[in-house]
Amino acid sequence: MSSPIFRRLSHKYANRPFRIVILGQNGVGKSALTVRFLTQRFIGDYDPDLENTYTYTKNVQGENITLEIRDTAAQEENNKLEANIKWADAYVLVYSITDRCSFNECSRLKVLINSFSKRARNNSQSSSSCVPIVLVGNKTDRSRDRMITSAEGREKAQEMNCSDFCEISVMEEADSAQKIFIDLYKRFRRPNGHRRSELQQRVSCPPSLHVPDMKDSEGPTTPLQRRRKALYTIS
Ligand SMILES: Nc1nc2c(ncn2[C@@H]2O[C@H](COP(=O)(O)OP(=O)(O)OP(=O)(O)O)[C@@H](O)[C@H]2O)c(=O)[nH]1
Repeated sequence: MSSPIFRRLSHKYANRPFRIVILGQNGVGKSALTVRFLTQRFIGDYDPDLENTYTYTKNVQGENITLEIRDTAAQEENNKLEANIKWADAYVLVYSITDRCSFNECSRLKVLINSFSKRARNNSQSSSSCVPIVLVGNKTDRSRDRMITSAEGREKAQEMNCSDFCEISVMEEADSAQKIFIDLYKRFRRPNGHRRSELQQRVSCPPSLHVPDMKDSEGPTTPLQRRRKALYTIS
C-alpha cells in the first residue's frame, strides 16, 4: 500500500494542468504562436529574452480544460532547457519553413527531449509508440522563401517519432494555432483528471497534416495585454 505522503503527491500531480512547452530556434514564431493561441491575435514583435508561462482555461465540448503553456526564450542554456523539458507533459517544436537551420535545430531539441523527458524515454522502448510532440513548420505565408518542403517536414516528424506534424502561418491563421494545442491535450490528457498509464500512452500514432477544425477553435475571452515574466491566467 502506498504511504499517505505518496498518495498526497500523486493526487497533486494527477490534478495539475496539462503542461505544454514550446521550443525552437530564435525568430521562428514561438511567441507569436503562443499569443495567437491565447488571444486569437497576431502580434508582430516580442522581447526575445523573456520566458513566460501562461495558464489557459477553456470549455471544449462540455469539458473544462486547463493548460499551462510555456513559451521559452530561444537562447536557453542546456540546464534551463532540461528543466523546461522535464516540466512539460507535451512539446511543440517550431521551425520556420524559410530557415533550414531552424529545421535542423528541431532534431537537436528532440535528442534533448529523449534524454530528459521520462515519457519520451518510456515511449522509446516501443518502436511503434509516439511522443507527445507536434512538429510545426511556421511562416507558410512566405512561400517564395520556402526552404523546407511539406514532405520533408512530414518525413522528419515521422523520423523523430512525433505524434503530429503541421504547417501554419501564425500570421494568417488563428484556427490552426488553436488546433495544435487542443489536439495535443485531447490526445495525451489524463482521462478524468488522472494521468494516463504508460500502457495507454503506448499507442501507434503516425504524424499527419492538420486539417483545421472549427469546432474547438474559439479563443479565450480576455485578451493578453502585454508580456511580462509572470504566470498569466487566461480564461
Ligand atoms: N511572415 C511571418 N512572420 C511571422 C510569423 N510568425 C511570426 N513571425 C515573425 O517572426 C518574428 C519572430 O517571431 P517571435 O514570435 O518573436 O519568434 P520567437 O521564436 O518567439 O523568437 P525568440 O523569442 O527570439 O526565441 C517576428 O517578427 C514575427 O512577427 C508568420 O507566420 N509569418
